[in-house]
Amino acid sequence: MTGAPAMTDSLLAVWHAYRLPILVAVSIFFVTLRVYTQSQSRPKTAASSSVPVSPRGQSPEKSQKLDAPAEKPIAPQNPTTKEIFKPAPKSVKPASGPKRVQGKKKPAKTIGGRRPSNEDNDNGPPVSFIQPIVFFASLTTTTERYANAFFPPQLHDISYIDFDDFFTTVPPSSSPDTRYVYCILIPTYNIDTVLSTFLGHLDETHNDFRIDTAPLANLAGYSVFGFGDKEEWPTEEQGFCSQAKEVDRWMAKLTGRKRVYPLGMGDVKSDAENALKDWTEGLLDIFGDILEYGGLGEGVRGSGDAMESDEEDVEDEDESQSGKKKSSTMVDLEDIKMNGDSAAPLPVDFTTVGKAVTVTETAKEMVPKTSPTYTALTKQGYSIVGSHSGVKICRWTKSALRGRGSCYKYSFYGIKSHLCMEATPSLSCSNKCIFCWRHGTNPVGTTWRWKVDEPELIFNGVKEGHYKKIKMLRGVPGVRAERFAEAMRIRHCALSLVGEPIFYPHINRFLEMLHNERISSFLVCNAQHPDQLEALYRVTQLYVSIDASNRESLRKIDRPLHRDFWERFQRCMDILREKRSYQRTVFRLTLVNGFNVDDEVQGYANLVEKALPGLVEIKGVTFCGTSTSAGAGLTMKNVPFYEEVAAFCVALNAELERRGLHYGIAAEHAHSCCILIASDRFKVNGKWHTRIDYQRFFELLEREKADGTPFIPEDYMMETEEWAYFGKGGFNPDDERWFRKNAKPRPTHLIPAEAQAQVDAHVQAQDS
Ligand SMILES: Cc1cc2nc3c(=O)[nH]c(=O)nc-3n(C[C@H](O)[C@H](O)[C@H](O)COP(=O)(O)O)c2cc1C
Ligand code: SF4
Repeated sequence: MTGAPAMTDSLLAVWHAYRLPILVAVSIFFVTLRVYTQSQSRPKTAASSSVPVSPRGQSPEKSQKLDAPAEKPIAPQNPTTKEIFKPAPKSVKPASGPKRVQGKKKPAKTIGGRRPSNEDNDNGPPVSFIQPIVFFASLTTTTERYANAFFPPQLHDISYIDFDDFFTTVPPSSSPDTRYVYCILIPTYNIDTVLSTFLGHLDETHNDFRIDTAPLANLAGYSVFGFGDKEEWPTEEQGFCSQAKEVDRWMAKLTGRKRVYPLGMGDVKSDAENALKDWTEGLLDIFGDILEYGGLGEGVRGSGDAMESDEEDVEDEDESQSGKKKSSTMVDLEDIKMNGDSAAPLPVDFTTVGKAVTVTETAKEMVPKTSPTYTALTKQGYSIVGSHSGVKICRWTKSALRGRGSCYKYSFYGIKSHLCMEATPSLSCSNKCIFCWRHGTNPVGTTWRWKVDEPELIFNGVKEGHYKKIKMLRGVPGVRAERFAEAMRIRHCALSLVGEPIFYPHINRFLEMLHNERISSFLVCNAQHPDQLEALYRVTQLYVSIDASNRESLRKIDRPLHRDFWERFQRCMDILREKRSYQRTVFRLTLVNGFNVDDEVQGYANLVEKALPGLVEIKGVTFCGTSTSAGAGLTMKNVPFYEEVAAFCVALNAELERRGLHYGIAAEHAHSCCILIASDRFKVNGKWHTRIDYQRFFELLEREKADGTPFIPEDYMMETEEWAYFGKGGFNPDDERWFRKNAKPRPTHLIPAEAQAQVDAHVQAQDS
């Protein structure tokens, strides 16, 4: 290779090795230029900086350079440019004197039920400029090399700074509206080094009674990145990056929980560069948010304590919706473009069996902003999108972000909870299930009589709401940087939050939008809308809630609004049977002791025989303690023990076997009291294949769209992990099992011995 090609190759190599720092440098240059030109016309001039410089290696020229625009604050410029850099402030050391330290802990997590904004920030004036300060420590130069490659020249070496200048108090900022973000890069050493001294200082500062416990609360925030060696210290329990974790913990205390971005960790022998790159990019992205909101990640209201919410339902009529006039005109179903591009929203009655639908002329909003429903839902952590859709972060998403495990859908189908969005395009439902843990304000109705939002609005709105909430979790202790970065690309959508997704007239267009972005779809419906079920396009997995096995218990449990609820239910069974040839279909059973368990095995087996679902998920009800459930007489006694759920599955499975139906107990997730019975369609060479190959699903879907080649569920199944098999618990060994503090175990002596014996016998037979 000679001349030009060789040169191109080396240039390419340089580009690949250094593209991030180059990009950062170039953007700094352009933004600085832009600000400089703007500052010419701006009356305001930057005050001088007070950031004490690192004394390390300060030649006269160097210290001169440090006074020059190196570390530049970032400020919002216009709605599209989130950050700009303003000319660097001059360095002034804080006046020496007796140690007098002040700082305020951040107050309430939310203000008036909303996220704090710039105006709410009582740690000083609103943030207009962010100035990152980068610290590092390095004994054998690895961290230093990375720091130099990734960040602007002015870095602070922890070995050379006076800790009091930065870590006992925050250096005064250059102007009242400039705030610092500390970015700390450190290795870990299990021997005595400057890092031990540094950690000792943080500990002392926090525990010094003369100093506020959060003396660094005036920072806009901080984030830590650790370097470690996984070859020698393979896991965090064995010490991988343990000192970075400690620094992160102390900084959380000293700043009053102002972690702007999750702790990043990189293995110097493998992924350090990529991990640091992701962390840096994430950090830059988040600066814009700090400027916009002033507040930092402190968790999402309502996201932490909720039970797994994908089985929620709605209850009680929203007052504002009741008693509406129904002036209407009748139109043919064909005229309603379920998949067309109808320009105006059509308020229609989609729930009446038959071909006729109702169009109202003056439809109102289902959940107006001023309604009690809106207030109640947002209080519970929902983001309301448009006038009838919602999105919420489930507790498993948060758990997965912290490496503490995903929901049962990971064990059964390979869904990672931090990549999953839980949403619904219809907050309204036509049942009032007794175990629904909504608090009595959700809209219900047998007909869609509200204004219909366009699917584009809903799709963009739920994504935006989801990402916003994920971003707010960045400061939650234990959130892992790499999972946080992954979570910024939604891969799955569980259309099961609350309400009835197929109630939404444009559900098919909405599904298409999900699939076009390669977001898989799990859609749960309540077997009350056969017409819509029939018209539904392909989804990745289609669920029907089977809350009881006969008319009487279904009436008691679901309290359906349709008078012909049982007929509707039966019709849905027939439709499901037809769909099973090309669609993954699932029965979802929620067991409630005293309501739908005793003597119902035969009834459920009848339903399975009728609809032949590919999969049957069986779950114990979660006690929600709402007035509705109490009113229906539900107590903890109605919540089955896991062993009881397992015994029920064993019995149902035996009954299916007796009838010559080919099913087996495939998997379990004991943690959420959930078991999966699967059809032998999902068994290959004696191994269960209940997982989904999502990549394959989208390839097949795209091919089908292009040339009409059909496909079946077996075409995109994947092998189930052995740890998920029934009897193995179903907890991913790569995650850290986390038990809630103060969680009282239920007294095990109450577990029926018979149930336990049945399960043990089944597991033994399966293993042998
Ligand atoms: C004596 C010694 C102790 C170490 N202890 C740990 C440790 O406990 N955990 C860890 O993840 N890495 C440990 N490491 C690995 C270093 O953190 C890693 O090599 C790092 O890149 C060093 O960064 P530096 O070159 O910037 O000092 C240790 C390395 C040495 C030499
Ligand atoms: S499927 Fe998604 S939304 Fe449902 S519990 Fe699991 S992670 Fe949460």
